[in-house]
Amino acid sequence: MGSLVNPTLPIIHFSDKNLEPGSTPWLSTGKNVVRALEHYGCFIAIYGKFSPEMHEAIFRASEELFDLPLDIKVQNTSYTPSHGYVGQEPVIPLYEGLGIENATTREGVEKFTNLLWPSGNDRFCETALEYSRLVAELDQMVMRMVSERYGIENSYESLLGATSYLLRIIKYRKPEKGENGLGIVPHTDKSFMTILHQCQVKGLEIKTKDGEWIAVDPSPSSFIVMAGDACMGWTNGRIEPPNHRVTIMKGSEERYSLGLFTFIRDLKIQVAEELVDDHHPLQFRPFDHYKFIHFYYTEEGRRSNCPLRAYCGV
Ligand SMILES: O=C(O)CCC(=O)C(=O)O
Ligand SMILES: [Fe+2]
Repeated sequence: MGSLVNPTLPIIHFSDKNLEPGSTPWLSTGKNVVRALEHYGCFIAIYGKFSPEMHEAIFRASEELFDLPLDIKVQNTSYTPSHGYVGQEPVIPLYEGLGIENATTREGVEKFTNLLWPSGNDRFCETALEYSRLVAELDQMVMRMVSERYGIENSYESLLGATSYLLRIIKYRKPEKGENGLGIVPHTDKSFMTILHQCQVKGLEIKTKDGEWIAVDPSPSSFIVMAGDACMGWTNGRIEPPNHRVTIMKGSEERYSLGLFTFIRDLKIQVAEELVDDHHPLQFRPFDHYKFIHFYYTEEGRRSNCPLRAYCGV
């Protein structure tokens, strides 16, 4: 049997020329974005606005963060499950992550910084804020394109006003002798959208609808834009969140990655009515995003094949 070329995810460029809303490149980029999201639930974005210096700075900041003592890091708590410090979990022993809530606001990042560095750390604070804002811009461009293609701009405008951003900074230590390299178990994100960025060390794998796992190579200007469960609830199932996992190769270095996750606060997410017709019957009742997350962390939510359908499926 002849070997096939390694499958890859669609790669979409976001450079200056296609960032102008309404321009021809904007429109064709939007078409590719929706096609990729409907087919894979994700794509690779090459983001021209993101400089190699920013890439370096955010990973240096990440190293500094994880070098703090454990008793400091565990103070990063949250009312929402898995939004604060997660580490030393028996199922995923390599994984350690911290979460900055409201990461695109100075208030949010300062609160996090002052908790971990009571005497301050301006460089960390500025870097995390700048990173979150830059990546949030990419998220908003993508979602604007999606809403234009579907003709649901108004629905998106109201969600945008209720969007909050969580920046998770993640580290996977090297597997020790006898340990397998499982960094994070296969899952779909509970977010609305997620944008991931990897540093040097590969490990992220995404499952296609055909059941094939695709490895995503890191690069300083590339991001993985990925739908979360809540996006499926908004698009009436047109965009489905992809399963993904992290596998750390034996002998590889420690792996750092970042995820900017969007969540919708204080506003029920409902299927845009333009996406419901005879061929596309309504699939989800309006739902509160944070209540859905709490449901996911119950026995029933954990056991379910599709927690969103279990929670608010029609
Ligand atoms: O580390 C990565 O590349 C992926 C992390 C991830 O999937 C998550 O935090 O939900
Ligand atoms: Fe994930």
